[in-house]
Amino acid sequence: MAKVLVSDPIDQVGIDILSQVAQVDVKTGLPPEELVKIIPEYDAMMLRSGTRVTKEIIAAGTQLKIIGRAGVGVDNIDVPAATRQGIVVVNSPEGNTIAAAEHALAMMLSLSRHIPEANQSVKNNKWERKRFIGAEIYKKTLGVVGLGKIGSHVANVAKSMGMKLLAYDPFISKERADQLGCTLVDLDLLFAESDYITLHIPKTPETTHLINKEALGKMKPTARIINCARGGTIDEDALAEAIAEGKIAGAALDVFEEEPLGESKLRNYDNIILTPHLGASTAEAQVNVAVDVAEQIRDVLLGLPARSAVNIPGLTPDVMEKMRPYLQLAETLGNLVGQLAGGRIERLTVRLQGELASTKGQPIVVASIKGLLSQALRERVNYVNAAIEAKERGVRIIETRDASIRDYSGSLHLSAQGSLGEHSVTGALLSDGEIRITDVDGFPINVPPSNYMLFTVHRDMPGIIGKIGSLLGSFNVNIASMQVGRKIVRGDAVMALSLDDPLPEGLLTEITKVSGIRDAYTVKL
Ligand SMILES: NC(=O)C1=CN([C@@H]2O[C@H](COP(=O)(O)OP(=O)(O)OC[C@H]3O[C@@H](n4cnc5c(N)ncnc54)[C@H](O)[C@@H]3O)[C@@H](O)[C@H]2O)C=CC1
Ligand SMILES: O=C(O)CCC(=O)C(=O)O
Repeated sequence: MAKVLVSDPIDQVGIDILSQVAQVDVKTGLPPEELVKIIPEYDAMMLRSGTRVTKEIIAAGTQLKIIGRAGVGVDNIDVPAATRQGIVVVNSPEGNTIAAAEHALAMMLSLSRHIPEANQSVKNNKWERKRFIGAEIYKKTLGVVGLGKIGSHVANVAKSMGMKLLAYDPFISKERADQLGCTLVDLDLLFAESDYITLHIPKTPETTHLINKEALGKMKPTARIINCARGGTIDEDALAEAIAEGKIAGAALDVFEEEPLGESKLRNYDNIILTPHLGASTAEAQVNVAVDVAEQIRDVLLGLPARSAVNIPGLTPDVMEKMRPYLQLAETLGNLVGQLAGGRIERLTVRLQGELASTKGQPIVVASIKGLLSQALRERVNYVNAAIEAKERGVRIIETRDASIRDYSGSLHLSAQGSLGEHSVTGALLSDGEIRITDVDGFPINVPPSNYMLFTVHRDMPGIIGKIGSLLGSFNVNIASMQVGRKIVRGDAVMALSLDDPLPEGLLTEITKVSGIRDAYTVKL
């Protein structure tokens, strides 16, 4: 039975789903050295933001097939290392959207009405009504940085509360911003005009210290900043300084450069509100993310695709389902051309022909690479790491299209250039979904792929087929089917044989010695 390690607190509903297919061990708060020790026995890991999945843990996880992040941000997982190792990384892109947006809105209102300090004051037996005069958010300007799922929900609610909305997000269209009632502006204008600034961006090289001393200097003295996105997007020292000098009016932070928050000047100010990364901490969100991610882990352990894999570009389950026969075709042809070419492959060209030319090429290309590398890497290569493995091995991938080729309803042509020469194959799907190899090295044939195959390039002359047949018979190899393809009579030809048995040692050399045979290749599909 598969084994899943749950390394952060996850709602029981997720554990129940995983338990349908696996032994689930909940071991939270383990130090990294302990994780490295135990991870080799696990097929999957499920976590929140508390566990750092480092490259060392990934390298030790030799059985790992999937890492599930019960939340949005996967910045606590070394995704490139997982990808290289063929491990699917999944998250729950929408499970905690509302929770995080509502936390940001709660922070904005708390800042405006001094809720945390007023609460503390009453609990200290005081009644300080004058001290806590607040500000209304109605008709104030909210600057939303990052207009994705959470930023959009914040914008929607803020609009309904009468706020004017500015937004900065270089990857969002004007139409989308218009729909949300936001005016897209550049960052400087957003900083200068906003009464409230809320961050809803991932931490990337571009967003690291996006709010720094210079940015803070551009804001109004009445401005308040909210960060319920990622620590490190604000320079915390610069923020503490700006608050101390009265350059801005307040800040509310849920996320920090280092978590848990250590020694920090941020604790010194009443007008800074701090929460311990609670954005996703609602009962509803924890059920949503636990179900979302546990279902994906269960599916992957059962051999099914994951719906929110962050490291399988373009391969959503819908696409996988719709394209499954073509992916199978691409894998088969990749495997075939890789074996025909042999040696070190330097370039793979994938040509989508006929009707196939108008479909999404990326999944087909990935499947072709997977097939190509499957002889060398066996089960180590999968849809996650195929492209990266090809790159690391120096295989150049070229994708082309030719809609004018009208054989079958659509066909796929692969050619592989390697250290031993160049070979090409074409294949298509019949109306019943069966795969046909329709061309080898430019010679038209029509054979289904089979487990064991023999291909020869020979002179088209009487007697040669008989000689190969008797040679195979003398080694007790049964021929299931045979086809010859040629371009001109008595010129060069290709023979494709499907065999019931693998070719015994030495027989291929015997075949190449037959007069008229130029080349012979055995293939296992
Ligand atoms: N505090 C918490 O507990 C939680 C925090 N989060 C964090 O909130 C953030 C936003 O999450 P979602 O809205 O779900 O993600 P999303 O992917 O839907 O939205 C992120 C937006 O940021 C934009 N963006 C990327 N780079 C940018 C840049 N340089 N400048 C401006 N905009 C940029 C993207 O175009 C996108 O629209 C993430 O960092 C996520 O990890 C999410 C859930 C809970
Ligand atoms: O697991 C958590 O509570 C953190 C959520 C979060 O930060 C995210 O989903 O990106």
